[in-house]
Amino acid sequence: MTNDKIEKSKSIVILGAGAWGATLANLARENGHQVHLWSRQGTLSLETVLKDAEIVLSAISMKGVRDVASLVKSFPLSPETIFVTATKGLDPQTTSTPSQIWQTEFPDHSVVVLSGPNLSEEIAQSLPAATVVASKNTAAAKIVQQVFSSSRFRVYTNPDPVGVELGGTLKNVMAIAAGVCDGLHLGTNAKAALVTRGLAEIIRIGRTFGAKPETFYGLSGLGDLLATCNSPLSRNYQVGYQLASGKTLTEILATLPGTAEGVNTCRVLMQISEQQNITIPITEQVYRLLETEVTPQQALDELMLRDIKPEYHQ
Ligand SMILES: NC(=O)C1=CN([C@@H]2O[C@H](COP(=O)(O)OP(=O)(O)OC[C@H]3O[C@@H](n4cnc5c(N)ncnc54)[C@H](OP(=O)(O)O)[C@@H]3O)[C@@H](O)[C@H]2O)C=CC1
Ligand SMILES: O=C(CO)COP(=O)(O)O
Repeated sequence: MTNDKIEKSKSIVILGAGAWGATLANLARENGHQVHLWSRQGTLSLETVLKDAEIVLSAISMKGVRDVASLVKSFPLSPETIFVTATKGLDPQTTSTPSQIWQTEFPDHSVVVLSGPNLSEEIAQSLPAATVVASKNTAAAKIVQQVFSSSRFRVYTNPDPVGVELGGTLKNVMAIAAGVCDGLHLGTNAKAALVTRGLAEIIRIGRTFGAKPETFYGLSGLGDLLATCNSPLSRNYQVGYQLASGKTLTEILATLPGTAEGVNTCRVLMQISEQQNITIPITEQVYRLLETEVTPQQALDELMLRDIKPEYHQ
């Protein structure tokens, strides 16, 4: 491997022992780091593990991020501790991204976003994957890059944390739409059109957060969009696929293995589009479908029969 080997084992606390937190914990342990995997249901004392933490990585579902961030704030931490966030969601109260929440709680610490086409089940099976670590602090991003890089997990740095984070968050809504598309057996042309127009919609939203458009063409944007929209392993895709079969959202969520952040993200995006007057037709139809305002077929018809226009007209 050409990467500089890490000189010293790092002390890492991973918050959230779900599918993603557990998988990231294994990647760091395989690289020789000391990892404490914390969850609210476990027996580890958060106060004790935080004392020596050089890196605190959050893989908490969006609904728990605000509470866990304020819990962490109540304990002493080294000023050098780097925060890493791997959550793909938006806060319903403030529309903030997880990295914005961590940075607000810990203004003097470096915050790094980790996001990419990373279906945890594949990584847990040791299949190769790549990801992105993004931060305003390049040195912090490089430390996190070294911690996780291996022959089966290739980690790139990026200077646009909000863009990287939004790529992973916004594609979840498109993955629900892609699941509907496949569940209705609409074919490869329809899927390609959906994903491509979905990317245009993601970029439009990303601009309002100040993200760089080019970030969305990278691994954390297009890469994650392709992975999630094409994999039955994706929980968001599964939500869409099952909606197409006529199940209700409540029925689907009752048996879904883990979190499908796209459901909540879609609702937050509707607030943002109303506040900022952004056109997000695919997200709007996913929202109406989740709210049972339209059937999958009606959602498709609405999208196909929108006013005709030039491809690049905003
Ligand atoms: N799985 C994947 O392939 C990937 C997931 N992600 C993202 O990572 C995040 C977590 O996903 P994943 O691990 O799959 O989800 P899981 O549902 O498997 O795990 C969620 C974790 O969040 C914790 N949690 C939820 N709510 C709270 C709360 N209020 N307070 C404290 N802890 C809470 C859960 O704790 P408890 O068990 O106690 O409920 C659990 O540890 C999501 O944002 C997801 O989009 C990103 C990349 C890949
Ligand atoms: O973010 C993911 C892959 O990059 C995981 O997708 P799901 O949350 O839809 O399973």
